Amino acid sequence: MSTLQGRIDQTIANVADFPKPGIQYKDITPLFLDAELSNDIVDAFVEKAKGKIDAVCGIESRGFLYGIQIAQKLGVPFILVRKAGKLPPPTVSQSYDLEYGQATIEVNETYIKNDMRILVHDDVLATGGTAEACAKLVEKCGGKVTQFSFIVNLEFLNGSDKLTSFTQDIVSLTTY
Ligand SMILES: O=P(O)(O)OC[C@H]1O[C@H](OP(=O)(O)OP(=O)(O)O)[C@H](O)[C@@H]1O
Ligand SMILES: Nc1ncnc2[nH]cnc12
Repeated sequence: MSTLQGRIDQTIANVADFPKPGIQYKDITPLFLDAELSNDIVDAFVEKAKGKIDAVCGIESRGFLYGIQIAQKLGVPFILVRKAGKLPPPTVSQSYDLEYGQATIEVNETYIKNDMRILVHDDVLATGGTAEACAKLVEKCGGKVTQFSFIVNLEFLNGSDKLTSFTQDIVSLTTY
């Protein structure tokens, strides 16, 4: 029986030069074709976060997919962190650089309570700009990030360097 990491690695597809030349794009969408593997992935994240968090912030869009399942299994709120202009007020915003562009994310500022322990969850950690921006949003709202979790860490981009000042607890199920 192969490990969870082995099963994930066999399932994720690498797409060269998408969405721009030079990018090795990790397509995680085949994971969702496999219900048993997806359940095992959610369980692995839940095991890592159990007892450590009061809410999950999932980052649009791929951070929503397992993020809400993690929150529901742990019995804690799921908070949507969305691209600019999608959420009604009152929101707080944070801009950041991506591996292939620039973006702004927002969250409803009333959802994160003072000292709430937050799991920031997303599918891929690349340069770390997105997760860092989300952590800044959490802090602007008075919360604190106690864990980051990702399916994939593109380790060669050193994204975790941007996150360790928030917490050292950075979970990834596979790395490239
Ligand atoms: O570590 P970073 O360099 O910031 O990159 C990681 C982010 O890039 C991708 O999102 P994308 O903006 O492509 O949006 P999507 O999830 O809506 O496809 C991915 O889902 C992460 O959110
Ligand atoms: N190389 C990559 N593959 C998939 N998602 C990404 N998000 C940022 N960089 C990515």
